[in-house]
Amino acid sequence: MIEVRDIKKKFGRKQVLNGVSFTANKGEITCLIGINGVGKTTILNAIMALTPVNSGEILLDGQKVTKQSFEKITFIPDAITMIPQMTIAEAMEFMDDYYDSWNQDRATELLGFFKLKQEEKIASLSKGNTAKVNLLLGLALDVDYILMDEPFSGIDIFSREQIADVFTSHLIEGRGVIITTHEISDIEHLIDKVVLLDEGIVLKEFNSEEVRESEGKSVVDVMREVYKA
Ligand SMILES: Nc1ncnc2c1ncn2[C@@H]1O[C@H](COP(=O)(O)OP(=O)(O)OP(=O)(O)O)[C@@H](O)[C@H]1O
Repeated sequence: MIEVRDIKKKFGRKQVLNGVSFTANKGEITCLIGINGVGKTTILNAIMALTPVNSGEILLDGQKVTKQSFEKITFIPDAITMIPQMTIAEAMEFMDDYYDSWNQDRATELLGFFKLKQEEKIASLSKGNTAKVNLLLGLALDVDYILMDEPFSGIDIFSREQIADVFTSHLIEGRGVIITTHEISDIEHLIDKVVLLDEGIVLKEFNSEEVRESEGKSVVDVMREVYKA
């Protein structure tokens, strides 16, 4: 389990996070929702120990996160970090050399799943295929937790559907996933838990299935209530 406990973060004089707490379980997809600039990426960076927080703590399976936590957790950013002149195959080789947890069989499966060609250069990929390569490089790591920053941002409906299919496949099964988005409609049915953020705090944390069953509400219904209140 990832436990985010009362984290606060200032950039200069701007208080971006003002006591954020939530949990994300293994085997579940947790979605952080909030408008641009609310601090979603800052939270993911804090979980990865890439951004130090001013106060509060983050636990990964009961242990404080450190830079060494990458053995258990990976962060898939919203932009590709590989050198543009590399081919997909070279990017995969790089990951294999760098990470002990690289799983070549899963990488090969993902190539087929996304219908990507290994010999294609990163620089020549469409936006949708860039997002898929980014996901492939992260998902091929054998880690328990995966953080994804805006995996659906700015890509066409077919690529979005293909990426959404990954969420229901065995490629994700059993792992804990945290994703950020401000566009919920495509993925509402895939999400287990929702964390609604605004002005540096969590406005509401809920299980989407429970809310659907007990109150007959969709995630969007709850968002309307909470954000308009
Ligand atoms: N390194 C930094 N230095 C100064 N300010 C920063 C830094 N990183 C983020 N911020 C500010 O913190 C706030 C939150 O940024 P963050 O990227 O976490 O938001 P976000 O919710 O992920 O936004 P988006 O949906 O646009 O990706 C923004 O006002 C941003 O300008």
